[in-house]
Amino acid sequence: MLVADKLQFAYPGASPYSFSLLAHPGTVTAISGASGSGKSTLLDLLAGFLAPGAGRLALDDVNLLPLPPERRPVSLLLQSDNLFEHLSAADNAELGLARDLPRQERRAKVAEALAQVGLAGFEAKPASMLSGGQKQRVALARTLLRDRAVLLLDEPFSALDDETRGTIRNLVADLTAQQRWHTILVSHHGDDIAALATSHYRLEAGRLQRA
Ligand SMILES: Nc1ncnc2c1ncn2[C@@H]1O[C@H](COP(=O)(O)OP(=O)(O)OP(=O)(O)O)[C@@H](O)[C@H]1O
Repeated sequence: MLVADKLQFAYPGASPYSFSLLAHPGTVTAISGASGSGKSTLLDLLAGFLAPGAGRLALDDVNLLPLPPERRPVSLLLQSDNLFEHLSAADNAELGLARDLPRQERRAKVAEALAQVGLAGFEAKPASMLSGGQKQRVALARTLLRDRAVLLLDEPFSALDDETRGTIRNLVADLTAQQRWHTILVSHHGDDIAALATSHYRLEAGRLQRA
């Protein structure tokens, strides 16, 4: 279980935040809140891009706060701009893998991950030639290869049309359950939250309230 307990943070001269939440493995926890309420700030604290002044952040009782972002068991998927446009789908996905694996093994794992997100045969396609939905699939394949226990999603479906949105949403639900990820979904969209989340917090006045 991922536990944030009274994580404190304040930008200079602004009111402080105090974030507490629980997220269970294999489930999606949604965070909603008005623009400027602090959702990105919360994700930055979880990912380690910001350091809290006080509080606790632990995954299965392991304290995450001393760990720099690259050593946290966390991956991040944004609304868009997740890929290097000049690299192929396979090369983008492969960025999720440890570099010390033999090349052949890396390629096999990448092909398997791309197939799992419905992109078998797309290995050599440059990212610049993929649709928005295909790009999010490649980003999910990379996340799958990275396989960190916590997945942070910041409005990951917003740039997608309705049909693609449903498909990518199902993929996130399936991968979360299959990999036992603790998925945190920041979203303004009630339908995404209703479709995916097993728990839902609203961020208001610097605190997370169960919705
Ligand atoms: N580096 C910073 N320095 C000072 N204030 C900041 C900084 N980054 C964000 N803020 C302020 O902190 C508040 C929360 O910002 P944050 O980006 O976390 O909100 P958000 O809920 O993610 O907003 P949105 O939904 O619009 O993306 C806002 O008032 C913002 O202006």
